[in-house]
Amino acid sequence: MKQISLWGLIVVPFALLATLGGATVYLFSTVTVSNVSDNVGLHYVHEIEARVYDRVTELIEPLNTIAQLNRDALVHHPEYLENLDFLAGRFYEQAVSYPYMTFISLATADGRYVNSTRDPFGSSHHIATNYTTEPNSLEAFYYDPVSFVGARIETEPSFKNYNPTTRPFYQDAVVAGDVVWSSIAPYFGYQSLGVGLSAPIYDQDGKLLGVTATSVALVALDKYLQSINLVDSAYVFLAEQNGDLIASSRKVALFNNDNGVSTRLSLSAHSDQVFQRAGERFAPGTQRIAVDGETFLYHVRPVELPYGQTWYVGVLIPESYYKGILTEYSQAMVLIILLIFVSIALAGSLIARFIGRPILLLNDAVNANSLERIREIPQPLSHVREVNSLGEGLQGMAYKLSDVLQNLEQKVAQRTSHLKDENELLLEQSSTDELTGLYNRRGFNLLSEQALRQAAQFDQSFCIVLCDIDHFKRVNDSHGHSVGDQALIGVAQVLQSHFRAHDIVARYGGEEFMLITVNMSKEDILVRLNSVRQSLITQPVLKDLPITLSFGMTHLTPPIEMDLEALVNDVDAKLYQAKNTGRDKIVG
Ligand SMILES: Nc1nc2c(ncn2[C@@H]2O[C@H](COP(=O)(O)OP(=O)(O)OP(=O)(O)O)[C@@H](O)[C@H]2O)c(=O)[nH]1
Repeated sequence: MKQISLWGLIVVPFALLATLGGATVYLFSTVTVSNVSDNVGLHYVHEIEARVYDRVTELIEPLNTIAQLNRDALVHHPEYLENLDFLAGRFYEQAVSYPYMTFISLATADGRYVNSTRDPFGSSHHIATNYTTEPNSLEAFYYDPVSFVGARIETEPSFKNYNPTTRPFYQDAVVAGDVVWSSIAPYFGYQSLGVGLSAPIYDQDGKLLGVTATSVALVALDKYLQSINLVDSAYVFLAEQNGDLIASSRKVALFNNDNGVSTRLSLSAHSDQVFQRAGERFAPGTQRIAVDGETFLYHVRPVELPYGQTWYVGVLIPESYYKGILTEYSQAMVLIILLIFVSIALAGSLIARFIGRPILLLNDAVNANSLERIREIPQPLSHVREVNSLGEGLQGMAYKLSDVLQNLEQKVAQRTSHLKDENELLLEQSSTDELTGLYNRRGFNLLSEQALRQAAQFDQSFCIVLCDIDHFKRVNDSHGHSVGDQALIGVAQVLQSHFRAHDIVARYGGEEFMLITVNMSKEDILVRLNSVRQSLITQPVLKDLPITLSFGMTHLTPPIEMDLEALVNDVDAKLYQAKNTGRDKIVG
C-alpha cells in the first residue's frame, strides 16, 4: 500500500485547498465584480441623489408652507392689511428659523410693500417697507418686538419710487391667479441665486388684495453639494430642465452679471468637460459617458416640487472607483482565504511535527533492533500526551525485556555449563567400561587411532597387545557370574598397574583386554607382560582359582606403516595362535 507521511497528510491537502479555494474565490469574485459593480455604483449614486433630494425638499418646504400660511391668514383676515407693521414683525419672526429664507413679503394691491429681508450669507436680517417714511420709498428698518418696525437702518440703501405691483413676482402671481414659482435668478447685491413662490390674495368676493411671496437663497444647495464627501472624480449637480445649473459639487460661478444683465451657467457651458458631456446627454435615467479615457456612471433623477416645478439631480461617478473598491474587496477576500488556509496548513505542519517526529524517532529506535536505543529515547518524547505515553510504554517494555534477556542469558549460561558437565560425564561413561573402569571398546577406538598417529608423526615405536583370560567360562560356570566379574576387575587392575598412566588399557570384549603403548621397547613390554603373568600367580585375583592370560602382541618400530585395523587383525590372529598352542603365553 502506498504510504504518505503525517506531514504530507495534513499539509498537502490544505495547500491544495488553499490553491483551489483562492482560485475559486478569485474567479467568483472577478465574475461577481463585473456583475454587481454597476449595482454597487448605482447604489452609491442613489444614496447621493437621496441626500440631495432631501436637502432640496427641506429647503423648499418652508418656502411653500410660509407662503401658504400668510396667504390663508390674509384671506381670512383682510383687516391685517390695515397694520402692515404687524405683518412685517410676523414675517421677520417666521424667517428666524430658516437661515436661507431671504424674503418673506407682502405687496398690497394699492402698492404698499413690506418684507423680512435676510442676507443669505448671514450678515443681516431686518425689515423693509415702502410706506413708513414716505410712499413708495423702500427703506430698511430694525425689527422691534413691540412696534415691529423699529428704527431705520441708515447704512442700508433706500430706493425711491418702488412700486411692487410692477415687479415680476407680483405680476406673475396675478396672471396665474394662483401660487407661482419665480424664475431662478441672482439676488441683487449677493453672489447667490434665489427662487421664490408668489401667492395672490383674494377676498371673499374675489377681489385682489395683494400678493405674498417667499424667497430662498439657492447658495444653500450649492454649499451643500460642495460639502458632500464625494469620491475622487465624482460629480453631483442640480439643474433645471433646460440644463441651467442650480448648484454643483464643483465650486464655480453659477451666473454672470454683465451691466445689470445676468446670465445663468448651463451644464453644457460649464468649464469642466464632465459637466459639458453631462449637459449634452442630460436626461433622466442611467447612462455611461466617457471623458478623457474615464468612463462615468451617469444618473439623472427628477426632483418633483410643488406647483408643477421639477428640478433634476445628476450624479456622475467614475467606474474605476467602484470597480476598484470591489476588486480590492475581492482581492482582500482571496488574501484572507489564503491566509486562513496557510495558517491551517502551518498549524497542521506543527501538529505533524509534534506527532510525526517523535513517531519517527520511535520507529528508528525500534528498527535499530537494539533495546539500548529504545532505552535511550529522550523523555518526555513529545508534547502530545498520547505519543509520549507510547514512548514511555515502549521504553518500559525495553527495560523489562532487557531484564528478561539478562535472566535468560544467565540461565542459558548455567544450563550450558551444566550440559557441558553432563556431556563430559556421558562421554566419559560412554568411553569407560562400567565394570572394570578401563576404557571400553569405544574408548579404545577413540584413543588407539590417536596413539597410532602420534607414533607415526614422532617416529616412535608402537605396540598393541590383545589378551584373553583362559577358560573363563569355567570360572563363571563353577563360581557364578559375580565371581567372574571380580576376576575381570582384578585382571584389569593388574594390567593397569603394570603400565604407565598414559598407556591405553581397555576392556575390548567379554574377557578380552587390549593394551597400547607408544615409545616403549618390545623388551620392556615383554618384561611388563611377564610381570603381569607372574603377579596373577603370586597374587591371584580369586582365592584358590588361578587365572592365566594368553597374549597376542605386535610391536612396530618406525616408520609406522600399518593401520589400526590391520594391527588388530594381526594381534587377534596371534592371540588365536596362543590359545591354540596351549594358552598362558605371549605370541608376538
Ligand atoms: N562373569 C562374567 N563372565 C563373562 C563376562 N563377559 C563374558 N563372560 C564369560 O566369559 C566366557 C567366555 O568363554 P569362552 O569364549 O568360551 O572362552 P573361555 O571359556 O575363556 O575359553 P578360552 O578363551 O578358549 O580359553 C563366557 O562364559 C562368558 O559368559 C562378564 O562380564 N562377566
